[in-house]
Amino acid sequence: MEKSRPYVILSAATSIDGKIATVTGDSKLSSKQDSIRLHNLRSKVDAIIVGKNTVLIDDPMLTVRYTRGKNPIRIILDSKGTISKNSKIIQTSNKVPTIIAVSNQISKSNLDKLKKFPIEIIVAGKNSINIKLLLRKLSDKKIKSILVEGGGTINWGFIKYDLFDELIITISPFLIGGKNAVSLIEGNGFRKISNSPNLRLKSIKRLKNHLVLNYAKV
Ligand SMILES: NC(=O)C1=CN([C@@H]2O[C@H](COP(=O)(O)OP(=O)(O)OC[C@H]3O[C@@H](n4cnc5c(N)ncnc54)[C@H](O)[C@@H]3O)[C@@H](O)[C@H]2O)C=CC1
Ligand SMILES: Nc1nc(O)c(N)c(N[C@@H]2O[C@H](COP(=O)(O)O)[C@@H](O)[C@H]2O)n1
Repeated sequence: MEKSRPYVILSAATSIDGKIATVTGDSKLSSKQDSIRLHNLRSKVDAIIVGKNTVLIDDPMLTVRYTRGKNPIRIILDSKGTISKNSKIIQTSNKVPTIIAVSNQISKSNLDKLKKFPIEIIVAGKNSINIKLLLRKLSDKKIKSILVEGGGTINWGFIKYDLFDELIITISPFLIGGKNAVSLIEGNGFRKISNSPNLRLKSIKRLKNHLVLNYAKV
């Protein structure tokens, strides 16, 4: 692991066929038991990262609710700063520490809108967000561990540049299908299996009909 970045865990629930959401964006794949496991993990990391589309579609809280523990800092990758002020993330930014990571593409009016809320804005990148640069800036802020909770586009951003250490995937007992449904990893993907990071299976946990697979980078 590079010292200049935090420890990064990629986390998601997939269907048996590797989708994280249906074509309509329905993504409730985890069981209650698996959600408790996830919230326990959330309570142990310094921050959670999700992408702009995930906020738009899920309107998540990204807090610890199914167990006791501290809320991690919430970080949204949103190059142009288009997050809705009505989203739960913005509406609860006075209670839960929140960072919006933007790029130089953000307009002055979007920046001014964001500045009205008690959130921190980090600029990292010219067009899209430069994830490596962002991780360096987060490391400077003493953020040592991050849980990346999707979606598929963000996951590819981390995997493409080899910016992760662990992968925790819950395989849920559903079949979704459809070429336009969201996959665990979106983007262009690797052209050859040999380009894939090498992963070691650390553990398997069975939660009734769900399987939690924990892989570490070799
Ligand atoms: N089952 C599960 O565990 C999860 C499911 N989901 C589902 O995934 C879907 C959303 O996934 P996606 O559409 O793939 O969107 P996403 O949530 O990965 O967001 C992608 C967007 O983030 C922005 N972005 C900024 N900088 C970026 C960078 N460096 N790299 C990549 N993106 C960057 C871009 O606007 C990009 O379009 C939703 O339907 C959500 O429900 C999301 C998280 C977990
Ligand atoms: N682990 C996991 N299992 C699922 O079935 C999911 N749909 C997700 N989604 C991620 O969790 C966020 C929702 O968080 P809150 O319950 O609102 O705190 C969602 O936006 C995805 O990032 N994860």
